[in-house]
Order: sequence, then C-alpha cells, then structure tokens
Amino acid sequence: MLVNATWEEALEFLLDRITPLPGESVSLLQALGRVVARDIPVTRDIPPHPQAAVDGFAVHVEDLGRRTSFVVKKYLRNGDLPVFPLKPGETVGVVTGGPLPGGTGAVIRRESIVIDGNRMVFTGEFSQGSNIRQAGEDFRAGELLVRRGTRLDPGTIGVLAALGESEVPVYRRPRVTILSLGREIVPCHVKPAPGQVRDSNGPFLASLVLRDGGEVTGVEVVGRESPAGIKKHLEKMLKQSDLVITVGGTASGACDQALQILREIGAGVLFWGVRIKPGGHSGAAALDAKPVLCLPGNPAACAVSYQLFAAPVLRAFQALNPYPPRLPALCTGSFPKKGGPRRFLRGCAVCRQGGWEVSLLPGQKSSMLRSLINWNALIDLPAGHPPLEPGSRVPTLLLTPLPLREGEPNSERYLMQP
Ligand SMILES: Nc1nc2c(c(=O)[nH]1)N[C@H]1C(S)=C(S)[C@@H](COP(=O)(O)OP(=O)(O)OC[C@H]3O[C@@H](n4cnc5c(N)ncnc54)[C@H](O)[C@@H]3O)O[C@H]1N2
Ligand code: MOO
Repeated sequence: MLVNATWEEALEFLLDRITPLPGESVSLLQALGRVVARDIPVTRDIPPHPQAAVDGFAVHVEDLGRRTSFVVKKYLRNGDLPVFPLKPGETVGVVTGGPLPGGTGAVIRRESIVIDGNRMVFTGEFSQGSNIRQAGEDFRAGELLVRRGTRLDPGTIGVLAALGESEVPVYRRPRVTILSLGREIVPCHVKPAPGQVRDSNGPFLASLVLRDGGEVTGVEVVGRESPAGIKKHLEKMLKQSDLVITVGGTASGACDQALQILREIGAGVLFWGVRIKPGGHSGAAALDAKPVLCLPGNPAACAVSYQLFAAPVLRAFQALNPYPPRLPALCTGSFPKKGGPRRFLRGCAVCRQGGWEVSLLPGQKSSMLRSLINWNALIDLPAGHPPLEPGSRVPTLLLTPLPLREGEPNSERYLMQP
C-alpha cells in the first residue's frame, strides 16, 4: 500500500489494475458519446455510384462541346433508375442525387436550358464530369472510418447510418455506486434535523459519472448503519458495479471508518493519503479486482479527488486516454496563500485569441460548494508555491470532455483552437 504518495504515483498504481470493460452493441440512436470498441472500416463507397449534383439533363460524353440540341428520352424522378444507357444526341431529365444513365459525360442544370417540344436545347459550355458526384468521392470502401477508442460524435453516427450500420460496437458503460459514509448525512430529499447535513456529494458525483460516460447504479447514504451493515452494503454494491465510490470518513476522527471498512471486507488497500490539497485524504482499494475509491467528505475535496482519480478510472474502463489534458494557461486571478503541499485550485478555462486563460472560481475552501459551479479546470500549483499573481502562467488540467480523438497528444491540439 502506498502512503502519502504523489498524485501520479497513486494514479499509476490504481490504473495498473484497470482494464477496458467488455464491448456491447448499441443502436445508433443510443451511441452518442459512447466509445467504439473496434476499428470500423468504410464498407462501401459513398456515394455508391455516380449521381447528378443538380436537377437537370444528362448528356452523352461524346456530345460534350459538340451538340446544342438533344432528344429528351425520359424524365427520371427521385427514386427512379435509368433503364437504358444514353446514346449520343439523347438526353434524360435527372434529379439531384439520382443515378445517371450509362454514357453520361455531364449534367446540365435545369435553369440553363430551353425545352422545345421533345427537344432540350443548350447553347452554353460544359465540360466532362460537370455537375456529377463521383462514386466514392465522399468515402471510399476500405478506408478506416473510426478507430477503436474513439468517442462517437454526431458526424460519425451519420456516416455509420449512411453505411447501413444500425448498431455499433462500444465499450460497456462503467457502472458506479456512490455511498456516503457520514453519520450526519441524510439524502437530499430529507429535511435535515439539527446537526444533520444533506447529501450534496452524492448527486454531484452522480452527475459527473454520467457526464464521463458511466451509469449510476446507486446513490446511497449509509452512515447511520452499523459497521456490519455498511460492510454488507458495500459488498452487495460491489457485485453490481464496476466501481464503488465512498464519500467521507477518510480523516482521523472518531467516525472516520472508510479505511477500517475496506480492511474488514478484505479489500487490498492500494493507496491511502496523497500529497495534494484539497483531496489529500483520498484512498483506493481493490476487492475481487474491482476498485473502491474513498473520497473525502468536504465537497470541494471530494470533487478534486473525483477528477484526479475517479474520472481517469472511468476513462480507462472505456479504453480512453485516462489522463486529463494538461496545458499552460494565463491565470487572471490571484491566490494569496503560499507554501504547503501541491495545491489544485478550481478554475474556469476559456480559449481566447492569445491562448488559454483560466480564472479562479470563488470559494476555494475545501468545505465549500461554490467553486464547483462553472468548473472546468484545475490549476496545478507545485508544493511550496509562492502566492499566485494575476498574469502568471499556470499548468492547468482541463476537465470537461472536448471533441478530440482520444489517445492523441494532450495539449497541442487545444492550444491551436481559435
Ligand atoms: N484532525 C483532522 N481533521 C481533519 C483533517 C485532518 O487531517 N485532521 N482533514 C480535514 C480535511 S482536509 C478534510 S477534506 C476532511 C476529510 O473529511 P472526511 O473524509 O473524514 O469526511 P467527514 O469528516 O465525514 O466530512 C467532512 C465534511 O464533509 C461533509 N460531508 C461529508 N459527506 C458529505 C456528503 N455526502 N454531502 C455533503 N457534505 C458531506 C461533512 O458534513 C463535513 O462537513 O477532514 C478534515 N478534518
Ligand atoms: O485535504 Mo482535504 O482532503 O483538503 O480537503
């Protein structure tokens, strides 16, 4: 067991035990944001055959630049197939996206011609291939459409639909249970008696789990149960989950029982205590190869610890790059405290013309909820840091998923955004 490790040491130790979850097949309508479980090739050309790019008239390749008057053989409508190939001197009325008769060299747009009885007259110029969409000009059969480990975006879902893939193989969502251990905690719908506190961490963490691609198996408050009852509950929830997160009871007070419970259920403790603030009272264990993460009860400490440990585990379960993107940002706020352990401040990062800027959110005490609103970045200050002045460049972790292909290098892409 690692004691008082660095964040990196503790996280590595934890991630070494996480492997991607099994794959499953989901319908395209359920696929947004899911992570593809195998490479998917393009299975056919898009478009599958040459098509008209405009409503107009198909003319024979040998007539290009040679003829101005054509016999109209047929008017095709949407969904019609051309039955006969074109002959020189003939034309067929075609529609945008419709297939072209064999022998077509160009399509002349409807607005550029005159109809005279059964003849189409055109006096302008046209060249080979004009107003024709070539087969495979959008996608070619055999090329790689989407690589394993990519989060599905709407565009890729559209292409899969065009290819007739109504289902897509994705990694199963990680199932996560959140258990609050504090004796004073009551579920948020319960009116707290004096001395009791509503469970805000449970719903907050559940929302983060959903945003990170997980499925919430339970949000429960178990602190009033006996130690044997909590133990039983934890064992049951571990069976139904891929990850159990406990909240509270991580420090050294009379009721701080997280570590004791882990030992009682026979879990192997991986680390306990990390040299960071807030979130220093974080721990992790494994039971039957399933991880249990113990987060401190103070809301901001709990939130930071989630981002530093739980979010990477959820990404690793889905075969994504577990590490949050890290980039230098210009800090617009100040923080007077200095020294002490490595500190993670809650911030809001935006990309401006000159690069990334991060503002400090109000309410930086670990007991406060305020800094969790509009929170999308962690400023990473090294141990023993001086007071933070406005205009300093600070290493910053980005927390919200951005539309990039996972597994690509972390920072450069972000810096290049407009
Ligand atoms: N003697 C010491 N006391 C404390 C230390 C220490 O090192 N020595 N560390 C402080 C720090 S830092 C933190 S963080 C907390 C860690 O606390 P625990 O994980 O043991 O959590 P609790 O004591 O159960 O609760 C702390 C705080 O958080 C509130 N809480 C807990 N669960 C929830 C919840 N689900 N929703 C909302 N709020 C919750 C709880 O009411 C307390 O106010 O320890 C410090 N003390
Ligand atoms: O170290 Mo506590 O875990 O800062 O807020």
